[in-house]
Amino acid sequence: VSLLWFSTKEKPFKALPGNRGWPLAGETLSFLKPYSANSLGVYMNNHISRYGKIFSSNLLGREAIVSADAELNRFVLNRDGKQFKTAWFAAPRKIFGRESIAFATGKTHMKFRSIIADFLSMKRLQTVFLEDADHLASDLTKSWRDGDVISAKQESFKYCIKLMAKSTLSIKEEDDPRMQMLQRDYSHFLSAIFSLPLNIPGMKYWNALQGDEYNYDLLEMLMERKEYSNEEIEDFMLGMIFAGHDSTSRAITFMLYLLANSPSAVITALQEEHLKIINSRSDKKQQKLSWDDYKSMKFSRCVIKETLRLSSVAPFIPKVATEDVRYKEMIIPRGSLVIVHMRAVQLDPFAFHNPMNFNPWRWLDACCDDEKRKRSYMPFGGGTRMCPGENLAQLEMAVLLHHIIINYEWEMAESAAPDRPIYLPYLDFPGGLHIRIKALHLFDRN
Ligand code: HEM
Repeated sequence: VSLLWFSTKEKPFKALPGNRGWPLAGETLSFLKPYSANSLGVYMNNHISRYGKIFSSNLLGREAIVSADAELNRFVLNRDGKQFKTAWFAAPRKIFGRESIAFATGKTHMKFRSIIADFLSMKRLQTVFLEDADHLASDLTKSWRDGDVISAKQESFKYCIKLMAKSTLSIKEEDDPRMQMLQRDYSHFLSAIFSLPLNIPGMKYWNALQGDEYNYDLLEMLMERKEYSNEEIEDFMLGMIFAGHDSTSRAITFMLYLLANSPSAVITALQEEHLKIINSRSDKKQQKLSWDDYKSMKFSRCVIKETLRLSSVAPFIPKVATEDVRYKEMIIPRGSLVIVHMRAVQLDPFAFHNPMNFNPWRWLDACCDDEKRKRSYMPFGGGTRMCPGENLAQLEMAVLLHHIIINYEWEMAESAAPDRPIYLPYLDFPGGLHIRIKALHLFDRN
């Protein structure tokens, strides 16, 4: 009886409302069409209003389900590695290498995750990462002058890539040739790393372990385990450096954009919070941020959360069903694509009142929507592949925000072409997002 019940209740997803688009191309072009960051894009808006939050399509030559539904999204992400796997649109194997964590599955994936967990441990966040981020953010903001027009995209990139270069390879100096290669081109960069005789005791890498108990880099952590081939180490490092700087620098750029366009009350609340940190120091010359300082940045954390909600650096994750999967009354056939659309969920008006409004206070008010909000907020994905850099990314954002907010005001600089964020479909700032900064003198540095 129950078999009969299931077979009559189950619907193949082809029965889902939706549109198959053109033969072969399906709806791929309209799905990938660039759109402005202050919207969800024509494709998603039209389809959700016509078909609801879960609809069928044909994307990249495959039968597809597009999900703007928090529950289905979590269902799929939680089953990555069991019933689903990531579907890559481009050919990132050529870019990241075939041993990258992005393609690792099963035990290999778990081993990589355990290295990353050590690398990004709370202890290291509280010590080396905080100290390095603080130092880099201070240097970066000190290099700006009153009235300068700077590219927020470039400056954020510099800050994040330097932090990754230092923590993964102990590259400290700007003029280190590897640093320049890293900024220019990943493939050259790789050959540069591995042309160095890294295994020889006494070399820079091995020496870097001296001193602080937590002050070692990722390459050392990998090499110490002595179980990885050069190719595995190469690809893993490349993947980490990429994952570790790219999304965070985009999120920071978007935060600066949102703050440049936000009501003055947001800036005032931030300034108050960060000046309090400075004024609470008994020694005003002591300028280093402590972990307690970071923990006290309550409103800044709301700004960061709201930035990540609105920015959706990773707007969606494409997954493929590796077997027939039953979800409620539906069967998702093996080989079909599921677009886990996190951005659509984060902009869902049923979960977030006035979803396009930048409103950091929404994260302060405990209200009836709490549970819905929690379920709908997933900028770092979920399940077995959930971003392991979540805490580091937020730390980096808060530390840079601290240094900027106490020293500068900024506004969008006028430019010939519109300089606005767009989704390509990943978040980008084609014009570089130019801002004009004005130096502030909010506190006495002596
Ligand atoms: C605002 C910044 C960031 C955002 C929005 C972000 C977002 C994400 C998302 C959504 C995923 C999941 C992909 C999937 O399910 O297939 C992911 C994976 C990953 N992220 Fe992040 N990330 C950020 C920063 C970082 C940082 C700072 C690091 C490392 C230092 C990092 C390292 C990784 C790695 C290694 C993975 C792959 C995990 C795996 O496959 O098991 N990310 N990230």
